[in-house]
Amino acid sequence: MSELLTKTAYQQLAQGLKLPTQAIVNGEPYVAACGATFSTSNPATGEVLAQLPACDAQDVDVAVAAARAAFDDGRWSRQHPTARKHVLLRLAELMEANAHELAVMESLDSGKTVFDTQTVDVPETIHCLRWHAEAIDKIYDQVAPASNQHMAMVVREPIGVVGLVLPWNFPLLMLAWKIGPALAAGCSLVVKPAAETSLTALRVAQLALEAGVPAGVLNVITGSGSAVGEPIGRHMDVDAVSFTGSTATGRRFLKYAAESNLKEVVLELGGKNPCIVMDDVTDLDAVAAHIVNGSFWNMGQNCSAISRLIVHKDVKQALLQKVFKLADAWRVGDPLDPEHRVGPLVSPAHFAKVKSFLGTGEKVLYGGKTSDERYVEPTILDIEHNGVRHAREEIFGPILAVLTVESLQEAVAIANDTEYGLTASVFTANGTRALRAARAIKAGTVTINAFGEGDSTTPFGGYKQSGFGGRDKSVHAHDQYTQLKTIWLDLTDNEAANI
Ligand SMILES: NC(=O)C1=CN([C@@H]2O[C@H](COP(=O)(O)OP(=O)(O)OC[C@H]3O[C@@H](n4cnc5c(N)ncnc54)[C@H](OP(=O)(O)O)[C@@H]3O)[C@@H](O)[C@H]2O)C=CC1
Ligand SMILES: CCCCCC/C=C/C(=O)O
Repeated sequence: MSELLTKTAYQQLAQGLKLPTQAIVNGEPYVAACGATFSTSNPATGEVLAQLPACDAQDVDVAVAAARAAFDDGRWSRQHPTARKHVLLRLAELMEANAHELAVMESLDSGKTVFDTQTVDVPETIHCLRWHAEAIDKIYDQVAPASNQHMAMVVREPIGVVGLVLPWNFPLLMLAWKIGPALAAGCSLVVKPAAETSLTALRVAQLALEAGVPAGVLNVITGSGSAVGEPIGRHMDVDAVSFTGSTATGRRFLKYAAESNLKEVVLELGGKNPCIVMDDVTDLDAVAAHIVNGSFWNMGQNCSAISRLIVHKDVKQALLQKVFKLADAWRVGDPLDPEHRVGPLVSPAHFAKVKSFLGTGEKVLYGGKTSDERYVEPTILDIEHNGVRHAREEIFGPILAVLTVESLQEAVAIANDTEYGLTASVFTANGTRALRAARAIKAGTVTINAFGEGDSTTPFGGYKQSGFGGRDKSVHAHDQYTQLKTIWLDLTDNEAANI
């Protein structure tokens, strides 16, 4: 499936797509009770793609009630884990059968290049669902140490009704990071995709019903953060919320929980991720390839993007020359052209935010131009010190800030001089220095001689203001959708005293 098609083939697929126009509640197409709609448009052209229900608090009530009924009657929550596994594997199969359609829909709705959606987003989404499906009937509960007169069991139970509030930068993949473990665990869900990018979540919900996920278990309601996200966060019958997005909005979910039912809150938030390159690196070509990919992939709209290159002065010029050369190959333009690696930013508002970091007096080493009020070309800026805005704020665009250092100690200090702590990378030929730096950097993921987020087996989440309450991915992701129950048995029995 990850073999790319031609631009013409993608354009034809785009023209023939049947786009969802309704939310899904209790297994049925659903329109907002108030009847309102909003439009979702193509970031590459501005063309309106579809009208979607502009749901609000009363629709959240309906969706939560459906999820609660489904959870309580056990139609999913009490199925054998192996039965849930088979349904989720069927969902993955259906997604695979519809992979080109999903890749094009994701590209049209978000501006992501079809190169990315087809080679990364869609296959990684399918893989993620399969991984959690396969894990769920291999996770054991525990028997705690106890006296001969007692037995102490520690069992996991699905947490209940879960609200999932999603971002626009990886609509399918963030959906999978959350519904994979949540459905595997047996929870019932109310999903709110970002208003800008709701189409693929709706399509996945349709496929989930076809795969056999019972009605009411996977509800997807569309609308804005204030109209749908906040009522989910404040709902008295939602047991947990898992959120990915900005630190500012994440903070609000803690407030919502505190002011409602103290629901569990898991937050996966922003980053200002450092990439340290020391003077002993031997393969500058490989380092440069990681930097270009880490900084510009998905137009830098990635919470784990490399956004601060902290490079040793003795290797800076040679490395940057290689980075520039590789970045030259990242063609900017129509995201449905598989030759293009950089598409438009997700929305005019986001374009304006990213553009505000350009033309501010910083020395432009590479790029720096914008076009059509939609596209920002890969850009590299020389930054004097870590105090400037470009080094402190999450830009979420294809703009890399370069800081120059003279030692690893200085590099680690700068890496840690941020309110964020999501990911970091360290490039050095010295294994001991690499591991010492990895230990010293306060971030949830540190990669050595590579850019990345690990894989399905590794937890993802942030230190400091990059995260709260849990992790996505890996078996640890199941923790946020389950709770532990102790079952204590008193085995004292006079008749059986001698056994
Ligand atoms: N960590 C990450 O992966 C992401 C980080 N960001 C960062 O955040 C910045 C702003 O992007 P933005 O899209 O506004 O991010 P938000 O964090 O505001 O949006 C993420 C999700 O939260 C929803 N939301 C927004 N406001 C509220 C609210 N008051 N209560 C409940 N839910 C809410 C949004 O809904 P809706 O959009 O439909 O209104 C969306 O579904 C970006 O420039 C980037 O720096 C953004 C996205 C992902
Ligand atoms: C193939 C792995 C993609 C990981 C993307 C991680 C981004 C998370 C985010 O921006 O929230």
